[in-house]
Amino acid sequence: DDAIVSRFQEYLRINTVQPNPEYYKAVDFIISQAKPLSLESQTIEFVKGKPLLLLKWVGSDPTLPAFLLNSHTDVVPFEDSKWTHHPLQAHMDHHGDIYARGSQDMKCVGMQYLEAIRKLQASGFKPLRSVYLSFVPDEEIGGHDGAEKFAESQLFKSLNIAIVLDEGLPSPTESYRVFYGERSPWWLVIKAKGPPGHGAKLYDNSAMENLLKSIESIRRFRASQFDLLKAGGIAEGDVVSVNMAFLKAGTPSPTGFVMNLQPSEAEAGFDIRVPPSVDAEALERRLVEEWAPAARNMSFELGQFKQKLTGKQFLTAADDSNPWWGLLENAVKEAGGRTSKPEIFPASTDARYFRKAGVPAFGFSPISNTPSLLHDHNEYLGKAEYLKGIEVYVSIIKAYASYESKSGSRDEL
Ligand SMILES: CSCC[C@H](NC=O)C(=O)O
Ligand SMILES: [Zn+2]
Ligand SMILES: [Zn+2]
Repeated sequence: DDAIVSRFQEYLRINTVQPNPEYYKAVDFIISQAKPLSLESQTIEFVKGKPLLLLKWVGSDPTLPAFLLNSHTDVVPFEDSKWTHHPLQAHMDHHGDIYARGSQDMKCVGMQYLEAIRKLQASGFKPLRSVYLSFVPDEEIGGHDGAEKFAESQLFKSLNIAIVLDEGLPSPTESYRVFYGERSPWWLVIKAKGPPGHGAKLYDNSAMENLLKSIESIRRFRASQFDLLKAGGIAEGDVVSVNMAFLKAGTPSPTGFVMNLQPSEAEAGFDIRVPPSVDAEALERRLVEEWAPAARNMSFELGQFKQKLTGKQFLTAADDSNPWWGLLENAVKEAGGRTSKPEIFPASTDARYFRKAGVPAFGFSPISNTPSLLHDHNEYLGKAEYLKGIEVYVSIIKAYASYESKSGSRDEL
């Protein structure tokens, strides 16, 4: 167990922090881990400097579709002064909790896949279906140069993947969370214009006033969604979230901002997440008519992330119609765990690109009894929870790799 934990710590210590991840170090490390497992390996650079590592454990029946275990190698930045232990040290405290950026999101999962394969090989297990592992770059900045290009590639088609597993979220309770779809990210910037004027003058239609009216309207909508959530009976992934990311206005001067000049432009940015069940057209109308009405001198931009992932095609069936669902549920049970009711992932993961390519995907991180600290200070994972997660993957990989039915090929799902 000590060696297993040390290997995890070693991966955590590689600086793959956005925006300057040391991707080659991460890839070299994973390759060194894959060597003793005799996995086939190839590194693909859809974009130079952003390697994607693809590993294969060859199954004995090449006529059966394979499955893919995906993880991203990058992590989000941190404010190290706010952490109890430095986030790149991977320090393990006396409770056995390992503190590091990526300990939950999601270097744990990437390493657990490999450790599970190591254990399966040691037990003499031979896969029927081929198992692919992808270690992809850039998830945290949208995945465009990583999973998106991979999922759209001819190479990916040629792998004949029937099901993908990707990251989920830690569960504060005993049962693991599983995700069968995601909300779509809409990154919205609204801009207001208006006549400038003396700071002492009261007049209509200033940029600030126009922007504030929109902000008030957006905040009312946010409150209505939040109220639904607070009232209970609806999950986080089934309401629209709206959060202001920035406010930009004012006339700068060497000593701060000019106080007695009403600016002629003002803007605000929002991170909005739209559940697949929500009518995106209606929301867009609300945006055009209430949040950024041209009549109030407003305009808007839906940046690079206005991904319409609404509708059924972006949901993976989590019921009897999908054999991979039952296999997963059962495999977790056999490892002594339990899955809770499948959910919509509140944020975004690379799974959306695989689903878009027509391949079902589940979001799953085998982390129970742990607060979700993704992107937060003091992200940690307990050693025992990490080791238990490996056993969960042993069980899942065994079940998936042994599944004999020809069904489950992507054309049928
Ligand atoms: C929308 S692309 C950015 C992806 C990022 N993924 C995890 O946090 C997220 O903000 O959801
Ligand atoms: Zn992640
Ligand atoms: Zn993340």
